[in-house]
Amino acid sequence: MIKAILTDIEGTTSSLSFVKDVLFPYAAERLPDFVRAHRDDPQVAQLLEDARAVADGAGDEDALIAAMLDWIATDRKITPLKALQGLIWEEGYARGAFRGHIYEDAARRLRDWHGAGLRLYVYSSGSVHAQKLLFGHTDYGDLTPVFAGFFDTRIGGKREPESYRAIAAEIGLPPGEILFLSDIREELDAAQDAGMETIALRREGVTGPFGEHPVVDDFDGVRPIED
Ligand SMILES: CSCCC(=O)C(=O)COP(=O)(O)O
Ligand SMILES: [Mg+2]
Repeated sequence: MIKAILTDIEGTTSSLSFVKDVLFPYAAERLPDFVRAHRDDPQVAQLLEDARAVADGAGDEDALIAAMLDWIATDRKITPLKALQGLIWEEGYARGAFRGHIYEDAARRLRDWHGAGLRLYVYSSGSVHAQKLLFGHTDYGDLTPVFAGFFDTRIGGKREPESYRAIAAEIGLPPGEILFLSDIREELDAAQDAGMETIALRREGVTGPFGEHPVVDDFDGVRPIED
């Protein structure tokens, strides 16, 4: 019996286009100025140090910025970059430059499942801070209260079964009682290897392949409980 749902964001609760055409360009445009303005803030300084450790050969700040812009352009899920992006997006949400996109069916069903007693969790490559900002600023209001917890790549990569085992341990449920939703086959495979139930989302612009995972077009097709 499913007791918890773990959901991806991009391509699952929210559109690919919002992330690729709104969030990523906003972060790329502001990253150089943000780094120069905040390089001495302890949190930002630590993230830059962590990013530098990944960006082999980025000798000075300009080279590090260039490396991070390349990571954004190529959608690299580098943990310190994702944390920096979250800090930059915070300014965007506060200025009203954009709102967090979530499909209507996802907002409605998440609220229904929460009301029915299912425990809901997010697992995204976007930082936990970025996740809370997105779900806190949607056209359907603040959705953060429906979630019991948020996970990002600090717990491990999304294509590694060990990450899903660690999430199940943190949630405190056997993996078989957790349903994972995603648009990416490799993530679904990893969750399944860890023992979770899986369903693939085939949203606009998502083509698969999805292997043997059940496939639905939206959250109305997800039936974790009789309703
Ligand atoms: C938390 S919103 C930004 C999403 C993001 O940065 C990203 O890389 C999307 O990754 P996901 O794991 O949600 O597909
Ligand atoms: Mg996704």
